Amino acid sequence: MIFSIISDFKGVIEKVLPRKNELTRPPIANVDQVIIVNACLNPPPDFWMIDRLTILALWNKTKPILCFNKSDLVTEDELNRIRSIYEKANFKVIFTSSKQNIGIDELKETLTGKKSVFAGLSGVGKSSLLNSLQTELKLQTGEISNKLKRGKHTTRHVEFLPFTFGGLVADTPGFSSLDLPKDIVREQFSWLFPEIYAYQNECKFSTCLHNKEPKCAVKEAVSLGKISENRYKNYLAFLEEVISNERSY
Ligand SMILES: Nc1nc2c(ncn2[C@@H]2O[C@H](COP(=O)(O)OP(=O)(O)OP(=O)(O)O)[C@@H](O)[C@H]2O)c(=O)[nH]1
Ligand SMILES: [Zn+2]
Repeated sequence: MIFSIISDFKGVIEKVLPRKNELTRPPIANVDQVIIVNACLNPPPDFWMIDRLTILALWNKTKPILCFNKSDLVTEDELNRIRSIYEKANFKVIFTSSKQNIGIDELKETLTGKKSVFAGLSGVGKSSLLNSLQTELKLQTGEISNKLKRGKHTTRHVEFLPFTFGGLVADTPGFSSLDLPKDIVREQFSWLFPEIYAYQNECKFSTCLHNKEPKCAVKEAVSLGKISENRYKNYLAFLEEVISNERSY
């Protein structure tokens, strides 16, 4: 399993659109999990991007973990709303506030013994989170501040920060592209949405794509609130893309 990673996710999206000079970084192997770091607010979560990232993580046989930082900025109701979207998919959801030191222990526990990559838009608080974990860095004091301060522009290679709790975290995260892999076919696609795939056997047709087919258990689950409507909407949009990629082969 290989991830091409680059340092600034915002930069990635801008670079990918023209599809000419894609900026890639040296690949890293054997990643256990991708920590998709978002902010609850400032910036608000980009659910489209999150769903793309969960797909890419699963496709790369890696576990997606959702971290929503800046939890101090929103109400309990908003936290519950966010949690319910992804718990239905069985993804682990961690709420953190690097400002108020909330959820840092849970994050630490999740990183323990694993090789992780932090992925997320600029400004969600990735550096702040790494700083909150900083006391656990297994480095000489001088080295710590240099590593955490080092600008993205000077980072030319992928580096994993070794924490004393026995976890490695890549400090220059991101996927090289948010494109769906070209070799996904429509019949396999629902596998990348675990909460949709769970209903596959209950649909009338075994080949159901959960789109326009009758007696579709997925559509029923959406109407009953068992699958998030927004996740289903993204599933349909991405499915269109998968189908059009098939045609361009
Ligand atoms: N309210 C609040 N603000 C936070 C929190 N964490 C980070 N911030 C603020 O959010 C801004 C961005 O934080 P960074 O840690 O630089 O975010 P980043 O994801 O590393 O951003 P890049 O370095 O651009 O990739 C800063 O102004 C932080 O002070 C938090 O938990 N709560
Ligand atoms: Zn169906």
